[in-house]
Amino acid sequence: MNVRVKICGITRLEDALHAIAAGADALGFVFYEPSPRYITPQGAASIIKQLPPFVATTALFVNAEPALVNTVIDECKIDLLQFHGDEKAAFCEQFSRPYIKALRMKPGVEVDKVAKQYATARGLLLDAYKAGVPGGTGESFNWDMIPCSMRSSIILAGGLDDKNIREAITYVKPYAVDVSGGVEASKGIKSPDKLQRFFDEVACANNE
Ligand SMILES: O=C(O)c1ccccc1N[C@@H]1O[C@H](COP(=O)(O)O)[C@@H](O)[C@H]1O
Repeated sequence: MNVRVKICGITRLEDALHAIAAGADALGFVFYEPSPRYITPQGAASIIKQLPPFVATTALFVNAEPALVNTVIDECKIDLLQFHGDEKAAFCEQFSRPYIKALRMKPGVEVDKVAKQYATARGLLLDAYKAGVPGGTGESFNWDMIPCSMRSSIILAGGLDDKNIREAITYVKPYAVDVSGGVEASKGIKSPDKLQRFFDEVACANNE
């Protein structure tokens, strides 16, 4: 098993380089102003220009205007879009980049039904639900809510850290995992030690 890992909420080049050195397959940049991990398109573009090859870049939006999404695509040459709000499939599909759709796991949510609504998405990311907060809560959800038939194709997120990532991967066996708060020293600043511990645990899970 070789689960992919995305490190989200990058605000500094040094954090991006630490994440890549530790083993990140993808980096995420948050273009949602209320987030403590918010970065401007210019800030993200400056980091992305200095990255080594073969690392995917993802732009995260929450109910953004199309103009902002297009600005980020143009300025940052981003690889993938991540929609973390109430965007419908028709909205997500209108851009010149593939997208993943985040689904917050409220009790009663029908993951398979939502997956059909977003059939054009490259992937479905499952995150914890917390009223009034669109994501990046640092909270996890009950993984038993994920239908067994979908586990190998989803991106698992929500409150992952070096303490629970091994169990998360061995239990859910997701396609990929996405983490933000669990590898931070403080909001918006990644911790090299936490990143290393996180990837060490991922490696253990991959070898089980
Ligand atoms: O990171 C944020 O600040 C954020 C803001 C708004 C929507 C999503 C956000 N982050 C995403 O949330 C999940 C879980 O994050 P965490 O690991 O629990 O902190 C992850 O996909 C982030 O990309």
